[in-house]
Amino acid sequence: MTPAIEVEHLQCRFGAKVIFQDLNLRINQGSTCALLGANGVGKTTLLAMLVGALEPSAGSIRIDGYDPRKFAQPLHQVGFHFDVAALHPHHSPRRHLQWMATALGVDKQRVDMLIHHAGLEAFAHRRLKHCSLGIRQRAGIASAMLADPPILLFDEPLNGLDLQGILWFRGLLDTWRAEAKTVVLSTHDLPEAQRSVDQVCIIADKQVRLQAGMEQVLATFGGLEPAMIAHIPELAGR
Ligand SMILES: Nc1ncnc2c1ncn2[C@@H]1O[C@H](COP(=O)(O)OP(=O)(O)OP(=O)(O)O)[C@@H](O)[C@H]1O
Repeated sequence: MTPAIEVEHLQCRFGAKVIFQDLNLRINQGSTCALLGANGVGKTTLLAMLVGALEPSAGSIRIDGYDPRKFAQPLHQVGFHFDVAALHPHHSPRRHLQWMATALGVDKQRVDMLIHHAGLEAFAHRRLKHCSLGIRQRAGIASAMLADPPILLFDEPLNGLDLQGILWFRGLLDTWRAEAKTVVLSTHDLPEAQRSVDQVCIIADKQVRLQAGMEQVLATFGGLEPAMIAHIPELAGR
């Protein structure tokens, strides 16, 4: 089966600064995968490359076998929410979702459904700049779901979510897994990742240092924290 995401020999440089050197990653359809690694290791950069927003310096990225920069309807293929700063501060959650729905050719009823599903009714008409981080996260996560894409990418989606929001996102992951959608999320919340995803990818030293199923990681290392300590040179001996 064609992998949902295949990254081969990826290099990324910003000027003289090398972020990735020969990074390889393969995520099968239906997997939920946590991208883990130290601050500044390149998780956000990798996610941006997966949606074609950043150009690799070398190497290839394939999404369902295709170059993501060439998708005719990219948000129908890959939904993503990376940064609440990308949401227009003067739009309300509803206006933001309606605006995106129009651009994507998505039925307005789906906006209503997502507003309800994300628990945004009470905030639907409040400007995003006056909403809390957790509410903006919910709006961003909901916007990634608008076109019901088979692949979803998130950058630290749990940041700012309250317990209700965390339970909502956990439920989404269960639903997406049941629907065989592929999900990749970066996070520093190791306990939540350990309970919510089935694949782990640890990035360190410009490469993927470990990619494995959660069951295998738990059987080998006993938890995500010891797995991180074993694969991140800066953490050695802690
Ligand atoms: N446009 C850019 N120009 C130069 N350097 C950049 C650019 N974008 C990112 N970087 C650098 O690339 C590195 C990786 O950043 P990135 O945000 O991807 O890390 P991260 O793993 O997501 O970090 P965190 O866990 O702190 O969110 C950092 O050193 C960052 O400063």
